[in-house]
Amino acid sequence: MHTELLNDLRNQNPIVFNISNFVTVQDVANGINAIGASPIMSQEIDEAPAMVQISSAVTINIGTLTTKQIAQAKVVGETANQYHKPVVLDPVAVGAVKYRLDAVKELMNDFKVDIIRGNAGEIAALADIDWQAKGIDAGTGNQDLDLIAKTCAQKHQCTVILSGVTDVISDGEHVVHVKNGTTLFQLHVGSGDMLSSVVAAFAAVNDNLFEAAQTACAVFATTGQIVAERLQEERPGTFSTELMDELHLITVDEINAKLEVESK
Ligand SMILES: Nc1ncnc2c1ncn2[C@@H]1O[C@H](COP(=O)(O)OP(=O)(O)O)[C@@H](O)[C@H]1O
Ligand SMILES: Cc1ncsc1CCOP(=O)(O)O
Ligand SMILES: [Mg+2]
Repeated sequence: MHTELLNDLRNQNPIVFNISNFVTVQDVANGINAIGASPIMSQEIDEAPAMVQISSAVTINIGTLTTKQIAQAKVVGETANQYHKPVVLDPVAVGAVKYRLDAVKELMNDFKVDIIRGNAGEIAALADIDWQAKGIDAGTGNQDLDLIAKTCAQKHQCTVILSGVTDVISDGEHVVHVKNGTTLFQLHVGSGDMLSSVVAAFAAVNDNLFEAAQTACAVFATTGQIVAERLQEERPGTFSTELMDELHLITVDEINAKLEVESK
């Protein structure tokens, strides 16, 4: 696990371009700003190529997609491929709404996604594995999470992060587990969106995307865990404020001291 990538991120302060949803856009901007990246958001298709060119990585989050946004995402993805900028996809609720699943599959025909980050319901849908997703949440299912992540990675030829109690990261061959985290993440809408853009920030500073994905999960989940361990009760509001602070303050040594990772 290359947690020292956190220092590279902070030294390089890479620009990360995000197609965000209107629910969590501010959390995403502040979250990646706090950790040490430079966020930029845009909704305009005509400036999409310029946005990609000034950025070191892009995140496409379909949380509040529109027809116009899908057209923008297509230009962003194609330009990112052309300029070799890593593309992270957050396929919000594709397990619950078929329209979204179809839209995402079409986008993935148009350009290559390098990392998909979603919960079990979303990753199962993209792996064509049976699962009962619940809106934006993971929902329930019986299939093995390692198999789901691995199948999705093989199908789409990319790195996959299936986040949850344990984050399961796969490149289609290997599987790594990050066991850190806190249930408080589930009480704050936007935790997953923040993670996806944090993943893009790490992908911006490391060409090995499987490694970048693991490190992003490790840093984000461990930071949340450290914040939660300081709270006496479940306080979602305090958690989200202190998460922002801690994303800025956390050190590699603090992360290493807490980290629980296993290679399967
Ligand atoms: N029950 C849980 N226990 C510990 N950590 C969790 C739990 N659920 C989610 N997380 C963490 O929350 C973050 C967001 O993931 P997740 O909730 O799966 O995304 P989404 O919000 O898209 O459903 C990840 O860092 C993940 O590790
Ligand atoms: C509530 C909601 N509705 C559409 S997008 C969104 C936010 C999803 O955020 P996350 O997946 O990070 O919990
Ligand atoms: Mg989500």
